[in-house]
Amino acid sequence: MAARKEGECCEDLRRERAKCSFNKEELTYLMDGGKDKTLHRRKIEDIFLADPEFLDPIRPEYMSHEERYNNELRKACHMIRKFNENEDMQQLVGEMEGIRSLMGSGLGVALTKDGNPLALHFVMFLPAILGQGTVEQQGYWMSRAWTGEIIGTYAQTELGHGTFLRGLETTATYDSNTQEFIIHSPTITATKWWPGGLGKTVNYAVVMAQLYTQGKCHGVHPFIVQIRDEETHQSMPGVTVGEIGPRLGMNTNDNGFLRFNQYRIPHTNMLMKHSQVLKDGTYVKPANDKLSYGTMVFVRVAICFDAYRQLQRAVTIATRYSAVRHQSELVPGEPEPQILEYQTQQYKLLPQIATVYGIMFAANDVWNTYNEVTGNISEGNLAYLPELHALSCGLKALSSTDATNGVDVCRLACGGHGYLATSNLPRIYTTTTAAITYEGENTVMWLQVARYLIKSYHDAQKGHRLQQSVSYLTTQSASAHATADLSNTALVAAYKQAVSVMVSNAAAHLQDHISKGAVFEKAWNSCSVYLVKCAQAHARYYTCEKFVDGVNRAELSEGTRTVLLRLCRLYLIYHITINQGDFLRSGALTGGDISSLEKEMADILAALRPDAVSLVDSFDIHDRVLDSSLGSWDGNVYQRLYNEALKSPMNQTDVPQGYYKYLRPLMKANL
Ligand SMILES: CCCCCCCCCCCCCC(=O)SCCNC(=O)CCNC(=O)[C@H](O)C(C)(C)COP(=O)(O)OP(=O)(O)OC[C@H]1O[C@@H](n2cnc3c(N)ncnc32)[C@H](O)[C@@H]1OP(=O)(O)O
Ligand SMILES: Cc1cc2nc3c(=O)[nH]c(=O)nc-3n(C[C@H](O)[C@H](O)[C@H](O)COP(=O)(O)OP(=O)(O)OC[C@H]3O[C@@H](n4cnc5c(N)ncnc54)[C@H](O)[C@@H]3O)c2cc1C
Repeated sequence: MAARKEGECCEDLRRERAKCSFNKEELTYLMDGGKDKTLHRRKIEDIFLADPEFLDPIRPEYMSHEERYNNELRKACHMIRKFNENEDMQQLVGEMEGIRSLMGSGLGVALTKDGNPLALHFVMFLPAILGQGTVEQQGYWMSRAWTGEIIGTYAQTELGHGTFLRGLETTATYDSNTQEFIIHSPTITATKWWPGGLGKTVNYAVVMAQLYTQGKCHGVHPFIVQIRDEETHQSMPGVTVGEIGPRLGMNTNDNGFLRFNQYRIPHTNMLMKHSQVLKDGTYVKPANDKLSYGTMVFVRVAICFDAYRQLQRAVTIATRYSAVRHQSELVPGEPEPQILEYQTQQYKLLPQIATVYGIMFAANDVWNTYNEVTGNISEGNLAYLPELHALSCGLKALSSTDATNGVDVCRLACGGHGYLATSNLPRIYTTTTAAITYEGENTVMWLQVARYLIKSYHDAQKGHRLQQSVSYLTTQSASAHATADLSNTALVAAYKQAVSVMVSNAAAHLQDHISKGAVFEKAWNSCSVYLVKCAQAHARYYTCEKFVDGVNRAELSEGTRTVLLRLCRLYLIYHITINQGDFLRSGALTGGDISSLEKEMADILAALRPDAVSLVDSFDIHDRVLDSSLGSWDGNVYQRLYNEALKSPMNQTDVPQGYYKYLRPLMKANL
């Protein structure tokens, strides 16, 4: 793949690449999950990117709102047709990685740039049917949905409620006479609001609604609801549906609104894997009433992968640019250095590269846990569901926050050019930051993690055995760190001690409020800023531990292991230094330890500096996926910036219409 691997590049990047101290392919294989998967991914990319149908006639930024939507829809539908073309292609892209890449921040962002109108179909509609439907329901709906015969979304959020699911107002009332559910939006705030693809694309939706049967409400349940006619695509009688208007980003996802007026659907359309309504209206409870939230758990895990892939793109752009950009004087009179020579620039970028690996190792671990726990659930064992919920909330929040902040650091690291649309950093940012809000707003996610930590802490106090990810809460000790051991193992232990002390402090604060007469919920609210900090520290500890384990387990040659260990070490130290108060206050580390770590961090930045460009090269991101005038493989930054500017429709004429209409009358007013 010439554009990515062998093409010509500028002298700066050639020199950078010549310095590489490790085997880039090994890291690429590690990230993809093995050599076979790398080859498989490259093959998919080659096929899709060679197809001229996926090219844009002009930059989407120059199109109208509707033109942009139509353009992305054209490509999204072509993608599905291509996918259905033959069995080889289905095998090629049919696996989880393939779908993730096509719909998310892998190949997908090269094909559909500002949100794929079909994304929710693959990311939530199909998983909801698989996770919430009976075997018969899966058989019927999946066969229609997989080929795109019907297209769906996941309609949960309402104008009035997104976070607080128990507050949803849409009702599904069972009528045993006709064996139908009546779906209804009783108030304006019950209007479904936000679902991706809902505006104009989908004809079906999994609608989350309060189930009423035999006069009783049984809480939120999933229903498959037809929104539009399968022939004409007109909205069904009793359904009002539309698009919600321009957004910060992801503007071609046609996020929509939806209202129901006593709209009837067949009894068979309630997804009944976990709970059922019998034909006579009898309600059969699920083993756990949070099982209907299962689709969100799946997507939260998927978001972690998406988050680090967005950060990978941003840091690839910023690092290559930093090797090409020369600015200021490091030593008076000497030539302007590459901006990557500045330690402050290294401090911006190298921790982002480390973060990519940190999130990747943690996300792989949570994905394995997800598969294990869902396997257990299907055999009736729900014991690990709370741990999975806490891990998926914590990692979703940590990965989306870190990736968003990291992308913005990368944008700022590119100076003024990073602010240009053609750098692609603004779009990467607006896409990445959406994940902080969707699929559970991050503060709310942190508080779910905190709830699990406090419960686990109390369980530990009662002598109960804790689940693995929080087992360190049983071994809490506030004694000062005594030895000078600052090995990775010792730093992970320091993280555990710091979080452990924080959680115990939080429990004490809560108790204090309760002792003074506050009810638990009010006490919780009074401590919630600190509780969020506990949850963040826990998720960081977890990521650090998975990073260390991941590097130790990876089969790598000496040079590659050395560079990955440096990144791991940088990750551990970086987060300790920026949260040093937690380590000092808990006695997990001393001031002297922090000073040693700060010095070591400076050395690590210098040691990693020569490998910086090769490290981002090993992410193996095709130029079309980067889509950036600053980050291309060849480093031909200035020519690309200039060429892109020339393509502006405003540059197709010398004097704009606006001059004659507005400017000239003003400028000549006094003549
Ligand atoms: C392929 C990838 C590519 C990506 C591309 C992107 C494309 C775009 C994609 C865009 C896609 C965007 C698409 C979208 O945005 S779809 C919409 C997403 N919406 C949300 O995520 C809503 C967030 N809110 C909630 O999840 C709930 O309301 C929360 C959790 C906040 C509270 O809930 P609730 O008020 O009901 O509960 P409670 O607080 O009384 O707590 C009660 C107990 O329940 C336990 N509990 C709670 N939840 C779970 C759970 N899940 N499994 C197991 N247990 C759970 C909890 O631990 C507690 O346990 P205990 O402590 O009592 O023992
Ligand atoms: C790009 C995008 C795509 C989306 N796609 C979909 C989709 O496909 N389907 C779908 O159903 N939904 C979708 N959503 C909706 C999304 O899931 C919700 O916006 C999200 O869950 C947050 O809910 P909210 O908007 O009600 O925020 P709110 O809950 O109103 O949050 C507002 C503020 O209140 C705070 N807050 C709320 N509750 C608490 C609490 N208990 N404790 C402390 N602070 C609290 C939050 O932290 C936040 O700061 C999408 C949203 C976006 C932005």
